[in-house]
Order: sequence, then structure tokens, then C-alpha cells
Amino acid sequence: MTHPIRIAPSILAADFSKLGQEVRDVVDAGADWIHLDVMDGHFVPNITFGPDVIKSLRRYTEATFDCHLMISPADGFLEAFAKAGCDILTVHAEAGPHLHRSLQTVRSLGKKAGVSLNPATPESAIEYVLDTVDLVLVMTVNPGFGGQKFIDATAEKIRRIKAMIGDRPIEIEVDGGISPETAAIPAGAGANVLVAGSAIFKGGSVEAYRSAIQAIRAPAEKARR
Ligand SMILES: O=C(CO)[C@@H](O)[C@H](O)COP(=O)(O)O
Ligand SMILES: [Fe+2]
Repeated sequence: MTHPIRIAPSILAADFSKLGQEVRDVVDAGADWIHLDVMDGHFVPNITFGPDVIKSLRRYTEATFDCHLMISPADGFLEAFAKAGCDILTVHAEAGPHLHRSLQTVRSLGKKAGVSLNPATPESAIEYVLDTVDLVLVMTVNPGFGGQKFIDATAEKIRRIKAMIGDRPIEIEVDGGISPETAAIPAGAGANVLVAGSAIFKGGSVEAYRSAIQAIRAPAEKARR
């Protein structure tokens, strides 16, 4: 199944003092989804924000809220993130012992279920949950921080996941180190959702966001298969 290329700016790199305006601006600039990085200081060595912040951002746009939960365990918070207005809830395969249950819970809350893999986790970790997910998020850096370098070895993992998925309607997302220079690598391997934080928000204006989004989208669309 062919999905469109989607660009999902990560607000981790936005100006936190005016997050609502940043979300509005990046949607005006052509963002398809808004990527929200939730970090707990336990699963990853950084802390960001929780459901209350997401709920307050929901007022600024109707764009899809793509919530990347870097929290462990995640299950006790899924309902709160669903109620806050997340459309996609992605849990890490490494975050808890009952991945299948977490994904079932997300779907029972009426949300799209995503599963994410750290760079060191093999694709076999998600083999038995593929019928329970709408999205696979392949981390192309180690989670926790923006501004890191894209890990080239992840391209092979994306190709393998694409083959495993077959004709299921699952989207493949990549996250970390995505820029105009690297975007063609994951797109050529089979990813269709590209998260980018620093490469988009470093511009600081709607016009700069628009050209950064286009500079990522163009090579990805050219490379995609
Ligand atoms: O989940 C994460 C980091 O853990 C990401 O979503 C980053 O926010 C991506 O930032 P850049 O690598 O694009 O700067
Ligand atoms: Fe992320």
C-alpha cells in the first residue's frame, strides 16, 4: 500500500515559550502532522511535557497530533494522552513487557497505534504485533534529544520492515537527524512519514519553516518507492 510522504515537525526544537504559535506557524507552513515528543527522564535521559501541555496545544490546530511516547511504563498514561487530543499514540517496543496489550489499549481508546524501535532493537521485536499497529516508528537516532546525526544502518532496518509489513496499511515513520541531506535515504528504503525538529525550527519564521519543509519533502518524494 502506498501512503503519501508526510512531514511531521517535532516541536522539541520549537521555541517552548510560544509553543501554541509555533504549532500554528508550522501548520501554516505546510506541516502534515505535528510530532510531540513525550519524555519521562527514565526511559530516556530527558524530560519534556505531558498531557496538559498537549491539551492546551490542541486549541491551535486540527492537524494530526502524532505523539511519540518515550515513557516507561506507558500503559497508565495512555488514556490521559488520548483524552488530551493525541490522534496517534506510539509506544516503544522496549518500554514494557506487554507491548501487545499497550497497542490494544491504544486502539480501544479510538486512537491509531504506533510502535517504535530504538536503533539497536531488531525488527523481529514487532513481528507479532503487526496486525495491531497503524504505524511503525523507526528511530534513526537514539531517543532523548534533538540535533543528533542520522544513523545510516537504519536504512536496512526500514527495508526489512517494509518487506515484513507486506500489504498491511501500516505507515513507516522515521525520526532523528532528518534533513534535506538525509531525507532521501529513509524514503528510498520505504518510509513515508519524516519527523524533523532542528532542520525545520532552526529558521524561526513561517517562511523559513515552509522552505525547510519543502526542502525535506522534495528529495523524499523523489526517492520514495
Ligand atoms: O524523538 C525524538 C528524539 O528522541 C525526535 O523526535 C527529535 O525531536 C528529532 O529531532 P531532530 O533530530 O530532527 O533534530
Ligand atoms: Fe520523536
